[in-house]
Amino acid sequence: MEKSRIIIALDYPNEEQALRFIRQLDPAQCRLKVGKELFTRAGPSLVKRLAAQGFSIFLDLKFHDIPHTVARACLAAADLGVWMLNLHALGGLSMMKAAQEALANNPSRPQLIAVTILTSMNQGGLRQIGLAGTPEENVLQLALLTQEAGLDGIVCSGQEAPALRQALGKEFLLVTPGIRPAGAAPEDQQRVLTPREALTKGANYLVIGRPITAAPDPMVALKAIEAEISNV
Ligand SMILES: O=C(O)c1cc(=O)[nH]c(=O)n1[C@@H]1O[C@H](COP(=O)(O)O)[C@@H](O)[C@H]1O
Repeated sequence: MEKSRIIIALDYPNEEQALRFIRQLDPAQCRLKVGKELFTRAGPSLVKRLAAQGFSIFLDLKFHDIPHTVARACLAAADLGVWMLNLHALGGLSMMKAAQEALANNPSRPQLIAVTILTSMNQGGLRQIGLAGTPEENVLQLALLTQEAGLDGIVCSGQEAPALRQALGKEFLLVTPGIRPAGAAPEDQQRVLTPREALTKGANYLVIGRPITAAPDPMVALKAIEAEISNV
């Protein structure tokens, strides 16, 4: 069975709640994202444990620091046996190159991707931090920089995927959060698409948190999303 294009964001406040949910999952069925909240609570041991159970783990710590620090942090993340990890493209070309070079000869080299413009940002938010242009223009510029640094892909909204796919080619990974099934509340997300729309527009992976984890029955919500994308 081909591994799922769904990456479930385990944004739980503690290990116990995360494990209660994970016990219902099969590693062939989905990938798991461990982000800042759960990692800060449960630490590297949970990441190692889930990877040892056969889950593909996306460690989402969005590194953004000087090149030396980020390169060393990426090596530490790779040692946990994760499948994917990320940093912020806004950290710049030299930071991304340092991370890429640090991992280049790593025997268990994870997929290294860069967050472009957070899906919680809209044009007004970009203005506030001094960035001109539309979200799509900024995402494209950061994506081209990420590709120049030799990374495997980016995090973006599915809304930008068609233009990115055209500019970056078939192999470059487009990982898309901001996924909301039709009719679901966007909450703090600004650039949203449905699971089906994001894949149709060229996304490789869907990062989905609350639409699954905060659903009355998360497994029912997951199955509904699987059904929605089964023929895309
Ligand atoms: O890197 C990420 O995963 C990420 C980047 C981004 O631009 N937007 C974004 O929402 N995310 C993450 O994707 C997940 C989305 O969660 P929900 O909005 O609950 O589906 C969260 O864990 C975010 O930290």
